[in-house]
Amino acid sequence: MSDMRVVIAGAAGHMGRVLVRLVQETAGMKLVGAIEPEGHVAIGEDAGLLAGVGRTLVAVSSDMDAALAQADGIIDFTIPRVSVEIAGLAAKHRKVHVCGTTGFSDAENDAIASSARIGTIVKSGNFSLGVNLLAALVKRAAEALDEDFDIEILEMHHNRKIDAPSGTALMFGEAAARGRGIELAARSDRGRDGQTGARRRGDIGFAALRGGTVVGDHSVIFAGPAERIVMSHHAEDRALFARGALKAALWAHGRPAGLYSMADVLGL
Ligand SMILES: NC(=O)C1=CN([C@@H]2O[C@H](COP(=O)(O)OP(=O)(O)OC[C@H]3O[C@@H](n4cnc5c(N)ncnc54)[C@H](OP(=O)(O)O)[C@@H]3O)[C@@H](O)[C@H]2O)C=CC1
Ligand SMILES: O=C(O)C1=N[C@H](C(=O)O)C[C@H](O)C1
Repeated sequence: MSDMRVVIAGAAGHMGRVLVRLVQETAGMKLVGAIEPEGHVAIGEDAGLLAGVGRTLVAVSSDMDAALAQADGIIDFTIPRVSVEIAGLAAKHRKVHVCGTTGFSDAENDAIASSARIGTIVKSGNFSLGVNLLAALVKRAAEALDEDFDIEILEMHHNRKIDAPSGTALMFGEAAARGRGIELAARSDRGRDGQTGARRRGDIGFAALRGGTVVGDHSVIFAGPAERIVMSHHAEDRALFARGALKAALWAHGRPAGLYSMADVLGL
């Protein structure tokens, strides 16, 4: 079978550069496009040189349509508005869309879900094996523990991060809510300040810390009467997410339209 031809959106970004590097090292995959918005300083630069892996002969371009036309899929770690646009374009071209962007509004999530009626999309707030396995364990713990155990989700990321709570924290929140049989949207507490009153029984709390160069730390705390269970994940290198995203792209290649998760890819 011939190599899967992929485009990297946000190719000059932190995740984009790691993805460009790892595509070179991944069997069965070939880089054919690298996208940044019109007017970006990286336009015209060789994507491989930007990523520090030598010349790839793929120049960074803003022409997403042209890039998609000659590709089998696009891997997208950008911003929500752009990911919604990519979902529509990739569906139109019947190309795989792997979406790692976080910070979507409900309307943006709905728009991507609607593109997945004709496109093949794998979307996850975190592409690491460890986080996806931990989400399954969080669901199991939430099933086993009643509302005597307060669930709090704590995350810390680098000082560039623009959304909170993180996509991963929301994944853990969804997993806990599914375990409890409740709707996360109705029961989440996403910001405490001042005279908050006592904690509402059964709510799922979120707290976000930002600082330095932290790649991604998450803890799900089950705080019960006289005991606490803490389930944690620490990401040490962005390559972790990039490898997962490339695995998802190869898995999705040739699959029917639909909105898939990393748990589907991993068979969890
Ligand atoms: N799901 C997962 O496993 C992970 C998800 N993420 C998420 O991925 C996203 C990106 O993170 P990160 O790489 O750190 O962020 P960066 O800001 O470093 O990279 C984002 C890139 O997207 C570019 N971009 C903006 N608009 C467009 C456009 N129209 N077309 C193409 N590219 C565009 C940005 O350009 P510009 O320079 O102009 O801003 C930038 O280069 C975030 O939402 C983050 O939360 C991150 C890690 C893992
Ligand atoms: O912005 C990041 O860097 C990360 N974003 C994802 C998230 O929002 O959970 C995944 C990872 O934690 C890194």
